[in-house]
Amino acid sequence: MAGELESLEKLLEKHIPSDDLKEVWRLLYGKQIRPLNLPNSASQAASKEGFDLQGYLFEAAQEQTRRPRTVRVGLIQNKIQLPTTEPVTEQISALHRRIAEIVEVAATCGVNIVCFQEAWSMPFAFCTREKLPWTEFAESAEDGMTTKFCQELAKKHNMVIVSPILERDSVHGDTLWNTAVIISNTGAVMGKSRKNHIPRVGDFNESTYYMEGNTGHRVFQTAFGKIAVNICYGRHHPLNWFMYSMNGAEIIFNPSATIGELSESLWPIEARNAAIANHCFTCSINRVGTEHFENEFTSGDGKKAHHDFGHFYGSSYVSAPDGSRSPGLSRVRDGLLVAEMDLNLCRQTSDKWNFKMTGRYEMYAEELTKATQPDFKPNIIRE
Ligand SMILES: NC(=O)NCCC(=O)O
Repeated sequence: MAGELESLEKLLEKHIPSDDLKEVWRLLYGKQIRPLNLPNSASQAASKEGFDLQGYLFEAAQEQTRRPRTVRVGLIQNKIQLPTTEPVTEQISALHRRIAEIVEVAATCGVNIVCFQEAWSMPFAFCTREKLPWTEFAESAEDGMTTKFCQELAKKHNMVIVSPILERDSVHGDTLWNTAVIISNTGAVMGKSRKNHIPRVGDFNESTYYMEGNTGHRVFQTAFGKIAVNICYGRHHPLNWFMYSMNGAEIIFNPSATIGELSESLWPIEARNAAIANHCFTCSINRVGTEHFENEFTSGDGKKAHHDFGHFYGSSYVSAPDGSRSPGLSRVRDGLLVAEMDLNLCRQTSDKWNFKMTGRYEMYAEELTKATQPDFKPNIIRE
């Protein structure tokens, strides 16, 4: 969209004197992380193919009894490639081609685990409340065309792929779910993790399409670390992050689709807070661009009907357990963020701050159990 800001980081770099900038980064983004040296060929490919490429290094202290547990993670944000009026399979294939290009560059950068944005194989059409043609984008998590495509990529690049799609579950009455498919670096489908919380805010009319997930808080032991997926709106629920972490997640991905007006001021806070509170890494990925739909839709707010959702502001970033974070990718362009992280930082931070050790889980569990009963009485003491 014309006039959209490229990124907060570019704005600060433009206006803050370079002497002060270091201090500004320290206060805003925590302990300084170093840029990651990426191959020239990757930078050249990114500029030729028109996407933002950034790389950062999250280091941990050396230990005597454990080797560094280094993993390279790639976060990919992208626009839809064809107008939403084009045939469904052509739109999907165009997105596959774009992702294949970006994953190729991720492979050159040595990425071990890559995650795409929420419902990456389709436009974010849930705002329209129309069923056709949008439900036709739904695919089997096990053997749909998008999963098969990702299996090929995973095998080719020896890369774990987190592929969030709209799932068609033909075993259970053709039910739709919002699902992340986890594909091992061998190319095998390891399993799937469904979105637990469905938004009922603004034009995010997702409850019209699919149900609250029933896969709980699964963690996948991949060849490169223990990962989990907290899809989009789940990031507003601290207990949702917490439960993935309780099951041992070292990296929690948050593939999202969210727009400026609604959530941009929350975006830098929630996933970063989750990384701090749960002694783990979090990876936030947002869709980018403005998507137009042929038929106007209203937002139930008395305002005029419109053809688009608003601007998806990208700004994908990584947060570390020690509170440091990477800059965000572009607000307006496709992008690949490569983060090298030493997973030893999770336990090192836990040993320092002890949030897991000092959490009063039995007390919370007992009180939460009571709070969810119909006869619950809030524990308020009055004079
Ligand atoms: N896709 C989705 O859950 N979006 C909800 C809006 C938000 O959480 O910012």
